Amino acid sequence: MSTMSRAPDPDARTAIEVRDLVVRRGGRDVLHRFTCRVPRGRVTGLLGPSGSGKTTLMRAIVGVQRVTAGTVTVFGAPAGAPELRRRTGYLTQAPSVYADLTVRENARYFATLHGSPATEADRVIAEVGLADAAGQLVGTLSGGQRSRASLACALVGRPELIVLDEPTVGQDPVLRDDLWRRFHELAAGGATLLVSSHVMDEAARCDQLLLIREGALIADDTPDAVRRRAGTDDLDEAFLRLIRDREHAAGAPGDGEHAAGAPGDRDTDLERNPS
Ligand SMILES: Nc1ncnc2c1ncn2[C@@H]1O[C@H](COP(=O)(O)OP(=O)(O)OP(=O)(O)O)[C@@H](O)[C@H]1O
Repeated sequence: MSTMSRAPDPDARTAIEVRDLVVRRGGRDVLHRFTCRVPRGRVTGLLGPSGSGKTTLMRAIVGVQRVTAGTVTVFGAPAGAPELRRRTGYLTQAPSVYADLTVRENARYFATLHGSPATEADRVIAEVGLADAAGQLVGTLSGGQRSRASLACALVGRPELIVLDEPTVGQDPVLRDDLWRRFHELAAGGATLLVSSHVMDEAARCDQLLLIREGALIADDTPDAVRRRAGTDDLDEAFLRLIRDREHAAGAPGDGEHAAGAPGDRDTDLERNPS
């Protein structure tokens, strides 16, 4: 069979495919027929206001969220399939490490579960900049350090898919910068990263952006393309303009007082400075 004119395989470039995903939580739809693709080997940012559905989407991708309808496919397999477990690292928003163990003991525990040697624990601890605190009980760490201890555990075993729910919350600017640089190094090494944030400053650091609001996708593009489409260099403003455009196009009522995205709207007033 000739291979000369074979079209590029889209699956080879796609790590995650979400189609028409509906998730109901607390008796209401949180994701509304949500469809998106996450490219392989890139850092994709999942940006949106608090409560917009970022964590819910991440939970669906790692296979811990009950879904009402639609499909989530990761590396060609249904989300949550046993073969994906070792290939996926997931940092939850609340640190998921044991307070009564040291950083090293926590990382070794995860390494053991993963079937990795103890040296893997030291590698990931160094990777998140916690080598000096490796012997410290997690319960005595600062919030930002605890979050990094949790991140270290998510990186055990060099997962191909790394899903990080607000990994930079509570980190100082220098550490945030280090972490973002590290995320890009991981992507350059072939890993796929999906990183959530509600801080638009961080959007500019992503290769690709998924902008989400009230469980719907507002944009799926590069930061530059989002800026161009919205006609502004400010990504925060771009997000607000895209929301307004979308609602005008849909003929949303209350163009004035209920116009989503109006500056100062509690739901859309994205934080610029976390912590
Ligand atoms: N366990 C739950 N039971 C019922 N409703 C829930 C539950 N968890 C989340 N929700 C609701 O689902 C919606 C989406 O929540 P989700 O945590 O996915 O948002 P988010 O974008 O990650 O927010 P944040 O940035 O604040 O973490 C919210 O309206 C939230 O109240």
